[in-house]
Amino acid sequence: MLAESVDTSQSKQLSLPIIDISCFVSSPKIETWETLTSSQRQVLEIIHNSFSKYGFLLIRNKDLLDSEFLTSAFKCCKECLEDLQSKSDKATTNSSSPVPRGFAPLHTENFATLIGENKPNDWNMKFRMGPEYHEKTHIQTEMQSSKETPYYHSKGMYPCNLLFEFNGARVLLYPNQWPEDDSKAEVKPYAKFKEHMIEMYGKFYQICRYLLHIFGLIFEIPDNCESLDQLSSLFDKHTSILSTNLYPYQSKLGCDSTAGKAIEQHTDVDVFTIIAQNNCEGGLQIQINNEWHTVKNDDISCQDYLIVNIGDCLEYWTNGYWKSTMHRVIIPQNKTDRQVMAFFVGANHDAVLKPLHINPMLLCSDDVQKKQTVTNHSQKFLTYFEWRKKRIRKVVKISKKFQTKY
Ligand SMILES: O=C(O)CCC(=O)C(=O)O
Ligand SMILES: [Fe+2]
Repeated sequence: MLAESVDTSQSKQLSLPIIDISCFVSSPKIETWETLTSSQRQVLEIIHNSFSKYGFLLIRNKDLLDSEFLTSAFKCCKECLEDLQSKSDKATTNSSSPVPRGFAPLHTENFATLIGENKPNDWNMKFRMGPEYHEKTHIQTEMQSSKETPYYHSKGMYPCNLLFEFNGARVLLYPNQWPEDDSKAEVKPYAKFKEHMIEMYGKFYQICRYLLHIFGLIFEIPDNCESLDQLSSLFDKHTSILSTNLYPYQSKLGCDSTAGKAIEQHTDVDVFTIIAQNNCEGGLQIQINNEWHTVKNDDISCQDYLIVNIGDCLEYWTNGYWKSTMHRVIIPQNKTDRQVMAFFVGANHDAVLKPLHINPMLLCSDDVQKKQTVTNHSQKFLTYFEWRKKRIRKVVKISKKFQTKY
């Protein structure tokens, strides 16, 4: 117990680069590396260096998520999470869901299993949603009614066989599990919560698209690619997950929690993650060279930036150029709960993960060395669904052994 608290307080503070991506957001579509301004190239360099060194960076929240909306969403999410927690003995979660959906009560999940470790359960509660029915894509309804649609059924359009593709859609586009309001009650807090979550999901997807456009400029265009927007097109029917997390402060949790973390050390299983937070109490720590560092920046309030980190999939996809860095979350010690909105970016289930190489203009000597040491993927490239299935299979085995749930 003592070791844990010493360990937490001894963490160093890491000043991650804060970048402003507005020169990409506001400018008209950029077609080639040659047309970039020098400040845009500089932004690309900082992003590449930070992702290859730390796997993390901060982006200024300038016109990305407006603060009024964030404040109202955090308030609404907190009320609903606390309410769901108070009813959690009546289990509002669907345990048979193949991907995280719905409410996960306090101290029921265990992220340490994601990296094969046996640690106490995490001290947070969360609610997660995936793609929701959308008029433009009809993703959910098409899947549920199994209508003949090109996305799920055409032969020849996708590299894998029909059945496998259908499984990918069925798993990664699994329906959301929304809590229901009392039909007789006048106030409908869960309906409001659903509205906030769906709106937030759309806003994060827009940020994700800006970042994909930027990443598309950092990676070399493969010979077989027709356009720079090839990367974005692998996310046009994305399978991302939005999680609203609530981390209650230590004395609220009781002494039981002193041996645990709000979230134990892990890496993210997705392509990349975008995080908005309401405060830095306790908070996020990342592991660099075996030392824990608190992600904080004294020059700017933590509500004015978003954290972006690389997930295991992008590490694999970039042949290890960009790192999926181990991180954990500390329980708030002061009497303030912490909340985050975390958007775990997932590609289209059938996106083919052909290796992404860094544009030679951005390579430094470290990179050249890395290029020689990394092993090449086999020629049969995995789809996002196949990759995820392989990655999750390990976790399922471990969580069964430890009898925990990730
Ligand atoms: O709370 C945070 O800052 C990070 C949460 C996290 O690492 C996760 O949900 O995977
Ligand atoms: Fe994480």
